[in-house]
Amino acid sequence: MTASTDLSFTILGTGALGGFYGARLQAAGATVRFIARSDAATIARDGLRVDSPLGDLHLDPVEVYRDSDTIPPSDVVCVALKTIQNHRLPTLLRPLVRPGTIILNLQNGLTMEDELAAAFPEARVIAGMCYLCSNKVGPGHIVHLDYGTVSFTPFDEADRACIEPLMQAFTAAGVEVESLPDLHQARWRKLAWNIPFNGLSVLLDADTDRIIADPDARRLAERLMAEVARGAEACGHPFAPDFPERLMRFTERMRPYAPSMRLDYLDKRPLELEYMYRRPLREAERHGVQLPVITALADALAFRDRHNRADG
Ligand SMILES: NC(=O)C1=CN([C@@H]2O[C@H](COP(=O)(O)OP(=O)(O)OC[C@H]3O[C@@H](n4cnc5c(N)ncnc54)[C@H](OP(=O)(O)O)[C@@H]3O)[C@@H](O)[C@H]2O)C=CC1
Ligand SMILES: CC(C)(CO)C(=O)C(=O)O
Repeated sequence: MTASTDLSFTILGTGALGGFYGARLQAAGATVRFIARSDAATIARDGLRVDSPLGDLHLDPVEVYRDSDTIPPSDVVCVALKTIQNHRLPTLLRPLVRPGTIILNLQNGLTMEDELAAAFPEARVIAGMCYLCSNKVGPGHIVHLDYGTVSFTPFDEADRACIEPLMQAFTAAGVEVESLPDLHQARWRKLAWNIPFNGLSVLLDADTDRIIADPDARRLAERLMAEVARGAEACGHPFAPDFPERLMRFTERMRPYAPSMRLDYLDKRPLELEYMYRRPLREAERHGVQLPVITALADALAFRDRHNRADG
């Protein structure tokens, strides 16, 4: 990795995603401040480990905080929590945001940037769609399996100039980057993978390789993806006709992967249903389109989620 960047970063949520990108940015010479929850003390004592085909990292020392109140200001605050925490973002981000701060949202789902821009009009809100396969396997320990490209796009076109320095920082950290023209289209394209594969991995109790190899499961994934395409089109962001097929081929080539929703389910944690399923369904409905297969999947997942946690 080559240095460096003038930007400083705060990573809100030192998990599979935040830990991966934050560690690579720090290893490339950036100032990175990590906010962690259950493993803050372990990271402070033992550092942060990221095993990766790009090269293993063991960062020690790491500037790690248990909450946002005591942190010096950074240029960029990366939101890397699960969206189940998003009702807490106004409180968690308040001490970190000053006029001009870049809030870089790295989560999966739809409408997160609208809420961030409404809550923090003084900030510049940028979306980063992360094409990443990474898991948190233990306290302060992340295993990166595959991919990692970040697609940047601003919430407000007036903030597009922020993207160039962000791309430089991530590139210096060995991360592939691209900038995309349209936030909503980019978010729907990301959902075209997450809606089928995150949900089916829970419902069918299977990693991606088993879903893609089984004719019935694969057909179900394709039907879900076709409905995401209908939703995107209804909302004014049509996909290229060959996009779903390309996404299926991408998944065939992927190493066997347990999406983060599957890990959440196995650990009896709440699932990211609101921003990944309910919000896209509502957006499509607002534009006059019902998506029955996705609705059925969301309802089944809501049932599994409730009972999974109640049993735990
Ligand atoms: N994993 C991946 O490869 C990808 C993930 N995404 C998306 O990225 C987002 C994050 O996912 P992922 O990294 O997998 O999730 P993880 O659960 O691995 O990471 C979330 C981290 O946030 C921490 N956390 C939770 N609440 C707080 C809090 N209040 N203060 C500080 N830290 C907190 C958690 O700590 P604790 O250990 O205490 O729970 C955990 O370490 C999701 O929206 C996901 O869909 C997108 C693309 C790929
Ligand atoms: C698996 C992958 C790479 C699919 O786009 C991903 O980004 C995710 O899990 O959200």
